[in-house]
Amino acid sequence: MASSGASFKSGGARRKATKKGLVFTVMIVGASGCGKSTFINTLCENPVILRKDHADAEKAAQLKTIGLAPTTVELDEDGLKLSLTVVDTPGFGDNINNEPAFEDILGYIEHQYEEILAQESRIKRNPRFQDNRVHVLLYFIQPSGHSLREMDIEFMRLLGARVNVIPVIGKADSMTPQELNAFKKRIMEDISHYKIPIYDFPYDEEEDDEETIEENNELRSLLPFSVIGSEDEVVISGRRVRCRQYPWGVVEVDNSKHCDFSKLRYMLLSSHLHDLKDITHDVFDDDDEQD
Ligand SMILES: Nc1nc2c(ncn2[C@@H]2O[C@H](COP(=O)(O)OP(=O)(O)OP(=O)(O)O)[C@@H](O)[C@H]2O)c(=O)[nH]1
Repeated sequence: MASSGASFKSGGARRKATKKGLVFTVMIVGASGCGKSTFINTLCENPVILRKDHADAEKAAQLKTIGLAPTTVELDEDGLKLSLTVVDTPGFGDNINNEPAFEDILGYIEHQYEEILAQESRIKRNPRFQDNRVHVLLYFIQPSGHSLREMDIEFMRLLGARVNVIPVIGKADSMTPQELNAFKKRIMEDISHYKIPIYDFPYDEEEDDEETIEENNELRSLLPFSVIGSEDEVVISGRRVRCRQYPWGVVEVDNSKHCDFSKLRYMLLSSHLHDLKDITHDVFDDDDEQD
């Protein structure tokens, strides 16, 4: 288990799973058309969001994500029952002014903290109340091959102050491995230069065991995660694989030689789920910050 090294408030009850399972919320933010909705369906292993065919402009416009759209799916991750909510958001970049879309996203995140506060100050708690706080925000970066755009820098900085942000490169199959590595390096240089607060797999050298430190260092070295989304499957050597097909071959979603999707999914829904929840509770949902 990872540790953020931050000072935590007590609150063991928050790990209590509901009947439906452990509650976990992921928000997906980023430029329009960079594969957010497809990623959500890939992550959930279900077509929870209607597919958009951007080749058909009229249809694509109709299906474009409008407003914030939370969807909940019940998953079983190696015996762990998970009630996963994924919040899809409209893509940035379609409008000259992206501030209103950004304000909606930040407003949604803050509103969930306010709801918890309101619930905690009630004398009689609502037994059906659900914690809808956003535990992690995946910030999708377009596979441009350049570096971070000014808008990405500004939005990630503001969001990173209120929620765990993990940067992700969408549609990673649009780049060669060399281009992707160079792009990852430039993004991390920007993140460090502009002091963008991200979730970078923190650990405590004194308290965490060697295995945890090694695992966190490995995941940190993958940042930003490269992902490929697809709901299509083909059979390769008797194995069903999720992939994108091209005339020259296939790129496999779950093959870690092709992209970081499987490692990202595992850390989100398994190995680092509790750490992300703890940091949300102990660091971001700090009453003092909201005064
Ligand atoms: N090459 C490639 N194309 C992808 C990938 N993921 C999605 N796409 C395609 O990119 C287009 C846009 O994908 P969406 O998932 O709708 O993108 P979005 O970011 O949700 O779009 P908005 O809702 O408009 O913000 C579709 O035609 C997808 O099939 C990917 O990993 N690689």
